Amino acid sequence: MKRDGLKDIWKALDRHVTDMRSRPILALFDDADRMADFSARAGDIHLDFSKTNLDRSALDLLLALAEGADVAGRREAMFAGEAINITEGRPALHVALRQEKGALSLAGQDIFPGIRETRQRMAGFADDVRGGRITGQGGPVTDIVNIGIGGSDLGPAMARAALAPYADGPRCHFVSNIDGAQIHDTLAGLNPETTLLILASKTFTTLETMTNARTALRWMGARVADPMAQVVAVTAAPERAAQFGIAPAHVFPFEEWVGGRFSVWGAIGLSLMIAIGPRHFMAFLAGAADMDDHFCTAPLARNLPILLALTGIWHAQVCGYATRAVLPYDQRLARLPAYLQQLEMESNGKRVTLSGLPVAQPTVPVVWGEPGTNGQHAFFQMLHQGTQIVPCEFLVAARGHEPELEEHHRLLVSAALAQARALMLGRTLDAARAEVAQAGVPEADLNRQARHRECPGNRPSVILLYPQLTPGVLGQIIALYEHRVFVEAAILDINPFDQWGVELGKALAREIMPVLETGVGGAQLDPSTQRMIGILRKL
Ligand SMILES: O=P(O)(O)OC[C@H]1O[C@](O)(CO)[C@@H](O)[C@@H]1O
Repeated sequence: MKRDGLKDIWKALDRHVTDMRSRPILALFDDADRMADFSARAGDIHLDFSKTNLDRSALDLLLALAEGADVAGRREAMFAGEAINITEGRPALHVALRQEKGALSLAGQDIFPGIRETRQRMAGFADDVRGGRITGQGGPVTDIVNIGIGGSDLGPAMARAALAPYADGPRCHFVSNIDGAQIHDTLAGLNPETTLLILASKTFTTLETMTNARTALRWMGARVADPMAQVVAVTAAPERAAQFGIAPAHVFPFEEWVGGRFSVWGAIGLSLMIAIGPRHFMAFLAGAADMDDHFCTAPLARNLPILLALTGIWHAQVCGYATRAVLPYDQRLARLPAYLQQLEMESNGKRVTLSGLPVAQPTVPVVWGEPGTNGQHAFFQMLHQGTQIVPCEFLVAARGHEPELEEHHRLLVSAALAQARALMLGRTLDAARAEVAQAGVPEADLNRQARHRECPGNRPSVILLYPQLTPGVLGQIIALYEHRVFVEAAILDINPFDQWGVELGKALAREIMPVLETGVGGAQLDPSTQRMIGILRKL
């Protein structure tokens, strides 16, 4: 089907949503097949999207959209190494980084020997650091400081936090912000003689990373004779790392066809591999490879990344919900929402199609979130009674890692299931009135008090269940979200692999910096910026 045909499907969806808005989600469970049709499983991940106002007809229309948008064809093109990142003229082959074996030629060269070689070098290095064969100038390495930002920080930082029960190597610290407060506070408690610096940057030009790197080297240089001996680089620009003075043996490269926000699977994951060890890191990769297999082989209607994407399209593009809340009821996934903000919003925060035309639908919603149950005592008031409807994604493990705290875990899981149920059921005015009456509120004030307690309900949520947060399960979850982003982009006909929008602010910062520093020039700046600089220089 030509993409033009999609217009009719979008129109049909717009017509259908009008009906669905008024139908209580709970009533949709009258369909005896609902649980079977609106839940699916891949590997260790169970997806339940039945607590949404999607019905069979809507799902069929969405599946037709995926078919019509040739999601399968685009998927094959990605895995085949075609230059699908059309504005940068590159493949997007992060999936190759987690394949155990394979063969794929780019420019006449098989890419897998290089991938395997880097992975083996990383494993050897990680084992040597963990085993004390590679040391600082003051003894075995006790601390790793990963200096990187965006995709060179969020992935390894999120995964290191998530896999804390497996982290028996040196402590890991992550410095990303240009605000000196972060590097100051991070280095304050460390011993430069037993600290290893990892300079993580695809381009090896990013201002924050290079500035923090110089500051860290000064800190280290004050206490050790040869600071460069305790510095490694992970980058797609090994020549720049060499110019920076890093020995080739300390440079772990990756290719340009790995997007920053898709890069945790390769050299950018070195800090994680040192923390959890090569065996667990390989399990992390294997989990993602399993999700890749599922994505490539499962039929559309049973394909988890596609079903999660279609639920996202229904909520954001059809129902018009402007945000999506990601709620991991798993404290160790506390950094997942921040990680997904880059993955989803830097990928699909676009306004033109592949051919450069204005998009026909709104693109990515605002993705945000906090771990459960913290969010319940912060913003759930808005989720239940606010005027905006926010589709929620709950992530829930069947087991924690602390058997002695089993009761905590049961309370956590009950809370997650209860919140998803409460969002769907709400509380009717009658129920609220009965409640306040029982509380002894005088008749005259019953209605008013009851209205404050009424919850409209009918608020959608999706639940992802998994046995326990292991390296393999984390790999599956992250790959699921990566493919979800890819499928949404295919349906919206946008390029999820570039990020041209980030450059303007960087360029303007380079223009402002000398004016802020010297007070000279800046006439070309707008009056507000000039004035702010003036005040700042006085303060
Ligand atoms: O890894 P690098 O090249 O330092 O880039 C860091 C981040 O900056 C960005 O380019 C955005 O500015 C992200 O896409 C990227 O992950």
